[in-house]
Amino acid sequence: MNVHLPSAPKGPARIGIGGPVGSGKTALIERLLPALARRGIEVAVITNDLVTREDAERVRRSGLIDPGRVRAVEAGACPHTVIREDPTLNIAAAEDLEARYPGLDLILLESGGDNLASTFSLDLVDWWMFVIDVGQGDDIPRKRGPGIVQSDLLVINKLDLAPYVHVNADQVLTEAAGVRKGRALLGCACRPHGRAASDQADGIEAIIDLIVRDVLFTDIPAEVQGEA
Ligand SMILES: Nc1nc2c(ncn2[C@@H]2O[C@H](COP(=O)(O)OP(=O)(O)OP(=O)(O)O)[C@@H](O)[C@H]2O)c(=O)[nH]1
Repeated sequence: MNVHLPSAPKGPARIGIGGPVGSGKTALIERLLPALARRGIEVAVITNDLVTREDAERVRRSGLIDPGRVRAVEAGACPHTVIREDPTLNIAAAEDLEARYPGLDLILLESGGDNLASTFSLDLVDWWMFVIDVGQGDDIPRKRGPGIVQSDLLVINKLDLAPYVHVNADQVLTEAAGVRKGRALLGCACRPHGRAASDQADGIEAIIDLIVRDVLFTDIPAEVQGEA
């Protein structure tokens, strides 16, 4: 399906997914793919690694997406370089996917793991999320940084681990909300494959609801879409 408003630019929306090493960016993509497919949303994925193609190979092997719809970009430098300073390689990968798969609704661009200051160029993405997790400590939101403060959505992942790392998840979410000043914030648990509770209970559906509302605009009433 092509789900954009009539006035929106043609082509799929591009969503950036950034965050520290190991926060669960690839795990989130692995949870989003089947849930997006169930809603009829056509997706492709671009992964960024430092000097390997490991994340792309993992997503290709997952069986969750046609492997042809997954592209790897090797940053060869600090990950933010190729999503912010010079996103040429990622733009080329996105354009290649768009040409090859004309029915795409979304391209998910996963950054390599980076620090709290990483952000995406808006020449590359339309909207971006930043993924942190409770295992990194309950003070991460308080440390702020552009990724935490400026992203369109802050995701706090691994909520299932909170009791085991002695983190009060409610307190982390409350403090993050204070730092975000009204910007979107969601908690989730992208548990390793096979151990998921449900997309609803794990917070995956809430992330997709937000994407549908803020990126794909498909929950806008038909009469409003007609005016756009
Ligand atoms: N318990 C639990 N484990 C998780 C969750 N999300 C991810 N993991 C695990 O955390 C580890 C890192 O997850 P990845 O998805 O590889 O993280 P990443 O952010 O893509 O990592 P880099 O690409 O290396 O930056 C893996 O062992 C995952 O199985 C979660 O919500 N709960």
